[in-house]
Amino acid sequence: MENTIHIGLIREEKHPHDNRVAFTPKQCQWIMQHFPQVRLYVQPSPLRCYKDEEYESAGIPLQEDLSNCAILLGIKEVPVEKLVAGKTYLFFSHTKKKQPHNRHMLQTILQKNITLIDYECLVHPDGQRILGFGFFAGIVGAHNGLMAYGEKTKSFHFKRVHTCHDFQELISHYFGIKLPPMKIVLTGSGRVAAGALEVMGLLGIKYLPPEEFLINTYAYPVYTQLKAGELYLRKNDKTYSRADFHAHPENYECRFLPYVTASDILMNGIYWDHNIPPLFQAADLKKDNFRIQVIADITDDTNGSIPCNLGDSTIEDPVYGVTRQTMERTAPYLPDTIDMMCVSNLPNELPRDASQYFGDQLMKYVFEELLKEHSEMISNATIAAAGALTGKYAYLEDYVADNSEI
Ligand SMILES: NC(=O)c1ccc[n+]([C@@H]2O[C@H](COP(=O)([O-])OP(=O)(O)OC[C@H]3O[C@@H](n4cnc5c(N)ncnc54)[C@H](O)[C@@H]3O)[C@@H](O)[C@H]2O)c1
Repeated sequence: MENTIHIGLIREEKHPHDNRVAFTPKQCQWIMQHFPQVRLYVQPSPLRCYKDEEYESAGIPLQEDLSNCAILLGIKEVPVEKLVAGKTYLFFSHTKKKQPHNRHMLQTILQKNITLIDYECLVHPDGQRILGFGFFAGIVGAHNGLMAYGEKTKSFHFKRVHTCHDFQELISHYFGIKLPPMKIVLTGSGRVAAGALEVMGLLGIKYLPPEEFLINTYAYPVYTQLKAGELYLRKNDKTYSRADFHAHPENYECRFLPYVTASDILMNGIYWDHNIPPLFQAADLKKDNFRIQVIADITDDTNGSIPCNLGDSTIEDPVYGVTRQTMERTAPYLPDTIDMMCVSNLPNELPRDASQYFGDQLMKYVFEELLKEHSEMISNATIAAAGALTGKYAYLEDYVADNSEI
């Protein structure tokens, strides 16, 4: 067919290898049925969470050479030597904040006349991001936080999420687990928080409003959730306005401190930027009444919203200790450590579900736009086209002009 649009799912090549994919075999099948003008192809990969055979049995051709495809879909950054000239790529490029390690990739994209559409820049008309993996980061992060608390207190044992085939298997692991009394404070209200709340629900952990949580003790596990409006108040008049907070967070103070003496576990899922005050100060850790023993920092910025986040941990070794007196990174679960779960790629522990969720959003909100001759949504997320930065991303000019060594 002359107007056939050929789309390829590329193999993830960045190290360490990502196991996620933009569309599952079933989603590929659905697309080919509903969009007869579209043909999908999959580059074989031994590491993808959906196996090559699963695509093959769904009738999606495996093809090493994707040169017949105009559009290529990935997840993470593409190594420069793998970028194919003249193609349209969609992936998370991590270039819009001028990230130094991806400058050379963007320069190569421009040299090779590649069109780069960044998933992170695809937004609904009200500015909300369409695509993200936050929900599954919230699930895995909450699980790992509880797991660490179980190890620290030797009161229960959770298996690792990545040893489960999928989320369904994780849910069955939760049946019959009895948790001891504990108090969990959860921050944020976005996708990460929604994932963490899901785990609270699955484990039957009871919600309490912040004011009750603060003053009472309970004989069973409980949690509370602090959204930005409960966490931050404007210094001068003690009010909160979402738009004003987003524009001028430096005018706000953080109200988290009472929770450090009332909680056993902190699960952090707020949005954070450098001018947003941290939840507490490093000096607070030394105080005798600092009760929190485990922090699942799902937001995960080194020395960001959590001052004892001393850097990322890994899926293989997800928890480290920080000595409360000296703020040194140590082994976890020692008597004087606060134990930190700071994994930056949490959704990789549940890649099948995370990929399916991502593909669902991509199918629902983006795919038809991508097939259009012109789409405002796609234009707004297009960083580079025809060898140049697009108007909205012209501010990256000095970044791509910089040829200094990193
Ligand atoms: N560790 C991991 O594997 C992992 C994975 C995904 C996301 N994250 C991180 O978790 C955090 C939360 O992610 P999410 O997916 O829940 O985000 P989200 O986009 O779903 O929600 C973010 C929340 O922050 C608010 N917000 C947006 N812009 C803001 C601004 N400028 N100032 C203040 N608040 C703002 C939004 O209104 C929303 O309530 C992010 O920092 C993200 O990078 C970590």
